[in-house]
Amino acid sequence: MKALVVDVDGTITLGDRSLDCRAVRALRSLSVPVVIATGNVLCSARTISKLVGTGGIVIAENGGVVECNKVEHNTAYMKECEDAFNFLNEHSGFDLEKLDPENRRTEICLRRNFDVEKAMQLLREHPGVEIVDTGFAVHIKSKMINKGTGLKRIAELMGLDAQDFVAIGDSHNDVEMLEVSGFGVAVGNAHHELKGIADMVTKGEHGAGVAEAIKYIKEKMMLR
Ligand SMILES: O=C(O)COP(=O)(O)O
Ligand SMILES: [Mg+2]
Repeated sequence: MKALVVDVDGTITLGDRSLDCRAVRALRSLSVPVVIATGNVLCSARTISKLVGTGGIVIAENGGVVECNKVEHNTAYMKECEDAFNFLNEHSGFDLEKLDPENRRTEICLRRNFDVEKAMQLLREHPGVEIVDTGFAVHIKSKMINKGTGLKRIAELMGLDAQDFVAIGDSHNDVEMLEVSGFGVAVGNAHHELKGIADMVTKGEHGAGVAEAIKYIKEKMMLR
């Protein structure tokens, strides 16, 4: 393994989204590149990377935006997401609230205040998009874009392969990232779907899980 990619909400944060300093200490102990990968917008991902001290390479908007020296936005499917949102807004009776709409360019993010299962049913006529509930927000996103596609692009920009990465996450929106990585870790509080596809499930939750995984990986000489 030559690098590590790590999710934010629920992985390096506690359940209330406050930063878990156990994760910060563990990530800073690595001498390989660390990439932040999140469903949050680019400016949030940049700030998190700066404060955690991971050097600024980020995957934002669930893979819709990547930054490694230069920024790339994949806006090709945004209209499809907007059409799905408008359909849901007109036919669901939900009081939908967009999160960060002014800073989000490749997908739509909604407050978790509605019946996601019912929304998924209503959007079955929109086959190109999916609804992803991360436990912190609900994303209407293209099936063509995810943290896995984002990791493949970031790896290319870094002169690496996605298989060179250890990936650590907690939720549905981390599945593809763990699948394309060389070693996928689900923290102890992760959704069972992610635990089911992970190479390692930590006992520790949140930052304790990140620290446990990094300790294990170092012991196995998988990362320096
Ligand atoms: O944006 C979200 O819904 C959750 O963010 P995350 O991908 O950093 O966990
Ligand atoms: Mg998460």
